[in-house]
This record gives sequence, C-alpha cells and structure tokens, in this order.
Amino acid sequence: MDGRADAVVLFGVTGDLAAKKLIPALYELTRRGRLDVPVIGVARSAWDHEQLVTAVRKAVTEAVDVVDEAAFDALAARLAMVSGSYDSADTYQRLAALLTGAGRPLFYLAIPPAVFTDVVGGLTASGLAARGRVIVEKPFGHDLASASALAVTLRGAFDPARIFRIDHYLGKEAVEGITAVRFGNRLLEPIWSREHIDNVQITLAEEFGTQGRAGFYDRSGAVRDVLQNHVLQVAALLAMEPGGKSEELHVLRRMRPLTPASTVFGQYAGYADESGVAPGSTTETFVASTLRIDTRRWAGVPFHLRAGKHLGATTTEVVVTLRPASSAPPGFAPNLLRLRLGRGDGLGLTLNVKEPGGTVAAHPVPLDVDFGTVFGRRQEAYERLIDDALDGRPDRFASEETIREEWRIVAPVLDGSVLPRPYERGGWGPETAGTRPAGGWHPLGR
Ligand SMILES: NC(=O)C1=CN([C@@H]2O[C@H](COP(=O)(O)OP(=O)(O)OC[C@H]3O[C@@H](n4cnc5c(N)ncnc54)[C@H](OP(=O)(O)O)[C@@H]3O)[C@@H](O)[C@H]2O)C=CC1
Ligand SMILES: O=C1O[C@H](COP(=O)(O)O)[C@@H](O)[C@H](O)[C@H]1O
Repeated sequence: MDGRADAVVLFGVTGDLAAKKLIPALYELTRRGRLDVPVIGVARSAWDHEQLVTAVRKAVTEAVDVVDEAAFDALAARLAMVSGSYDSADTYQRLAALLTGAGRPLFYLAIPPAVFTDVVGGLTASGLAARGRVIVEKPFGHDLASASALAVTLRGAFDPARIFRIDHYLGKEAVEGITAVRFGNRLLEPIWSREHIDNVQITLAEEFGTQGRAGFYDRSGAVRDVLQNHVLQVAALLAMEPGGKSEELHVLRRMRPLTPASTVFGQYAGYADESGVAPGSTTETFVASTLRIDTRRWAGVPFHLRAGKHLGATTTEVVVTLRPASSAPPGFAPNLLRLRLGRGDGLGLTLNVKEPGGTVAAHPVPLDVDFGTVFGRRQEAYERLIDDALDGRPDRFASEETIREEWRIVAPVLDGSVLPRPYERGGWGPETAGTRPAGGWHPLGR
C-alpha cells in the first residue's frame, strides 16, 4: 500500500456516529501525534467552519475527562467544512478544490446506506475516488444481494486494496485478544473443542434503547445492527482454527444458516411509540438464536447468541460452559470461562473448591482479571481502525467474503417469518424457550 493518507474526509460529520466515536477518535489520534493532515467534514446541513469547530469541541468534551487544548487547537486549525447535497456535482467540486494538495485522501462514509451510491458516484465522477481510500460503515447492505451490489459499486470506484469495511468490534482490544487467550494458554488451548466444551453463550446487551436513532434502527433491527456483524465476528474468533483471516473465513463458511425455529425476536415496551418507528413495526430490538458449526472441533456444540436493547445490563460477554469433570463429585457445577469484551473488559474462570466442613461439597470461586486494572486506558476501537486505514493496513477490517458469509448465515431469519414478542425494559428479553441453552443463560458480570 502506498504511504499514509494525507487528508481525512468525513461524510456524515453532523451525525450520531461522528459525534460519539469518529471525532473523539480523530482528536485522540491528533493528541498522540498520529494525525496532522486536513480533516474535512461533509454533510447536507448548512454548517459553516465555526459550527463545525463548535460541534467538534462538543464531541471531544463529551468524550474525554480533560481536553488537551493544544491537541484540540491543532485539530481545529486543520478542519474545513463542505455542505451540500450528495447528488450534486458541485459538492464534489468544492471538496476537490480543498483536496488539491492531497494525493491519498481517506474518505469515511458515516452516512445512511441509502446514500452510499450517490457519494461513491460523486467521488468517482470528480476523480477523487481514483486516488483515495474509503472506509465503509456497517451494515454493508441489508441482505446478501444488496451487499453484493454494494461490493460491485465500491470495486468499480476504488482499488480493492483501498476499501476498508469497518466492523468496530474487530478494533476492540479484548475482541482481538480472543485468539491470544485461546491459543496462548496451555490451560485453555487443549480443551477448546467439543470434547470439553458443552456450549458457548455470546451476549451483546445494552441497557439503553435506540438513543434517538429509531428512524434508522427501525429499518435495521437487532440482527442487521449487531448480530450479523459484531456477534458473528466474535463467534468466528471463538471457533476458528489457528491462523489468520483465511481461517476466520473458513469457519464462517462452516456455520449453518440460523433457523426461524431456533430464533426468537423481541420488541421492547414503548418502541412502537418512538419517533421514526413505522406504524405496526415488526422490527426486532432483541434476538436470540442458536448457531451450529459444522467442523470437527464444534460438531454438536451449540453457540447461543443473544443481542438486544433495553436489557438488564450493558455488556458484551462470552460464557463458555465446560463439560463436567469426569470424576467430579455429585453437585459440582461446570467450570465457566467468561470473556468480557465490552465495558469493563476482562476475563474470569470459575473453579470448584471444597466447601469447608466435613462433607465434600462444591463451592465455585471466581478467578477474575480486569483488563482496565492491568493495562490502564487503551485505545478505542475507532481510534485504532482509523489509524490502520490511514496507513492502509487491512488486517482489522472485514473482508467482502466475510460479509457475504455473515449475510448467508442470518438470511433465513430476515424474511419476516420470525415475529417479535413484546418484552419489558430492563430484563433479558422475551422468554427464549426453543433457543434457550439447556441449563439456561448464565448470569452475566463478574
Ligand atoms: N451511530 C452509531 O452508533 C453507529 C452507526 N453506524 C453506521 O454509521 C453510519 C452513520 O450512522 P449515524 O451517524 O448513526 O447516522 P445518522 O442517522 O446520524 O446520519 C448521519 C448523517 O447523515 C445525514 N443523513 C441522514 N439521513 C440522510 C438521508 N436520508 N440522506 C442523506 N443524508 C442523510 C445526516 O446529515 P445531514 O442531514 O447533515 O447531511 C446525518 O447527520 C450508518 O451507516 C450506520 O449504520 C455503525 C455503527 C454504529
Ligand atoms: O454497531 C453498533 O454498535 C453499538 C454497540 O457498540 P459498543 O462498542 O458500544 O458495544 C450499538 O449500540 C449500535 O446500535 C450499533 O449500530
């Protein structure tokens, strides 16, 4: 890949993702000396330079405890704004005028999927795509066919080595570290298979709802929003053979499509009344399903997947339930390995010890590690991934093939045949009989 990008163009700079994640990431990169190139915001909203600087200030202030004023000033000095319609050539001409000195601009498409084609078309017609790189946000399309069409559009405009499909879970340290935990520990590596593992539970739960994004979310739902991408990526890292991206793709190819019979959808109380939600919406805000993987390592081991909004906690957690020890006295619970991948990331293992007293009774004790305590502050996923894309490093991005497999896996539950059941806010979704793990979902947390 040619050298580091020499400008960043943020389409959708007025949006939710830009405010919550992308602007704070650009600020952190500036603070660490990793970003010293022009940063151009693009949106339909008629923002001037001052409004952009104010919005950037607000986003940074909300993201960090103490603003590094020198870093902020450095970023602010390099900001510029282009306001205009995405289907107007004039928008791209004004952008091109700001990019005359840039030979390798990085375009970040933080925009609704509905306008991807317009933006890619505008970048192509203006000649900017030919020398640029592009970061595309998930979901990549809304099904297999549209993802394929999007891939064709992108490949028609950008060199394939310059297309970066972001799944920010791949930029999380704890997610990236799954394979290090699995393969780097003699304690775990030999037991990571059907002989020793009874089932795997993966939960991506959020205590909050759509946070003002109901209009967008209603066209997406929990499967497209997080299960098709983040949750399946985690499953792949848990299940793959040692090796690189090719092994990850291989195991995705061995995942059976989800079935409606083993899938439950839910919709939280009050969702239908949110602004932007279609009348009578059947969009799922909760999904639970069982994934089967046809490899020698995993034959017969269910991977229980669950994701949703307005649940009992905000956590992304894997719980691996081991089979009982062959000589365990009666009443001893199975060992559990927990991988906490989101807030409060870390890992835990429950071991059985003898309860004090005359009889041999089990007392499960947790051994727990909090990564924040061990490592302190680590870079946020978006910060790492934008840094990678600036350098042209593809390893932490999703591939076109990976995304195709992910759509194949979820396709059978996206045809409208699974209807959501109502659930109360603050719990764990509707009753998931039929897809519930045999021993139930394990309580989450340390
Ligand atoms: N927000 C999040 O947490 C996450 C978002 N994403 C993805 O990132 C992308 C952006 O998400 P997010 O920032 O939440 O989106 P927003 O809904 O906030 O939209 C981003 C910007 O796009 C413009 N926009 C909105 N609707 C339209 C439209 N119909 N036509 C043209 N422009 C429009 C708006 O700017 P203006 O009107 O000023 O042009 C808006 O500020 C999406 O692809 C989403 O799937 C991925 C992961 C997480
Ligand atoms: O992609 C998305 O992810 C977030 C959850 O990300 P996290 O890093 O906070 O775990 C989710 O809230 C959002 O709906 C979805 O689009």
